[in-house]
Amino acid sequence: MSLVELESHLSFGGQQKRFKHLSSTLDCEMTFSIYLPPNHETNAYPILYWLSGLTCTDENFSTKAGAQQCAAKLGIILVIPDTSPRGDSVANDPSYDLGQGAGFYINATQAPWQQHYHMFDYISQELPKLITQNFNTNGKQSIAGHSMGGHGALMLALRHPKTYCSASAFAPIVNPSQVPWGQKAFTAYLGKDATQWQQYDSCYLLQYYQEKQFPILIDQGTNDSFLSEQLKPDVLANIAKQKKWPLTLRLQAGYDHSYYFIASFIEEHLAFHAHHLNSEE
Ligand SMILES: N[C@@H](CCC(=O)N[C@@H](CS)C(=O)NCC(=O)O)C(=O)O
Repeated sequence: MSLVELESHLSFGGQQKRFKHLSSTLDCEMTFSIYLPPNHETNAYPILYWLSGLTCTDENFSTKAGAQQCAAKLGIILVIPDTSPRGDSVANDPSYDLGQGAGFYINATQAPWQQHYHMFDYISQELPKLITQNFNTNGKQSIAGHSMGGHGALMLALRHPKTYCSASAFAPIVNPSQVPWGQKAFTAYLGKDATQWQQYDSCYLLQYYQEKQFPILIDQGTNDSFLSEQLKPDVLANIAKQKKWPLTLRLQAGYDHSYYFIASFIEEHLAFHAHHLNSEE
């Protein structure tokens, strides 16, 4: 599958690039951003996938999080996909939390969404194949994200044991089947039968997970206006505690839901992932 380069910028000695390609999984043209550390042509580096939140494209993280300097130092490739299928012929909704910009990283089964909304398969199958075919990588990968993308990162890691060395999230929607954002999206994409939602709910998945554990880091700002209604990270942290899971939940006093919060702690997330990506296990 061929990639068309849209942008290329030198950044901290590496390359910040943007590509478009035709996605067979999503049945539309997609864009993603990628940061390639210095000497990426000769050194095979591991990958960190970053999944963004509601309303975002692949550009919010690359322009606002300030992750490039640290990724350059640590030798991590950042892959930043879009948050949904896109285009005039792709189903959409006027609200910010459904349709384009709100794909929720699931495979939709309901009309009018089921033709294009297969972000689960895109992120876990098509995109990794595309990245390893086109870039020099060492085959190791981890996953991180924000809000809806935090849900995506944790859920995808729990659904694919041994695929990701570590997972981390900023202000994730950990229990989407129990909160308004998730209930709205899952009803539209998956239908009213809530048993179909469980396969995409990190709290449910962690509760019943039997495979090899992997480390999870979550940062949550205490001044986040979505914290008590939509996010509730303590629900996941309590399940992790019961299961003796290596999950660290850090409540960051005074921080909100924005990229200012993400930029404040992204270096620590990259160091967390670098440690696990580079360990021998
Ligand atoms: N008012 C917000 C509501 C949605 C929101 O907070 N989106 C978060 C993710 S859940 C975001 O990352 N927005 C884009 C940004 O801050 O660059 C917006 O329109 O962006």
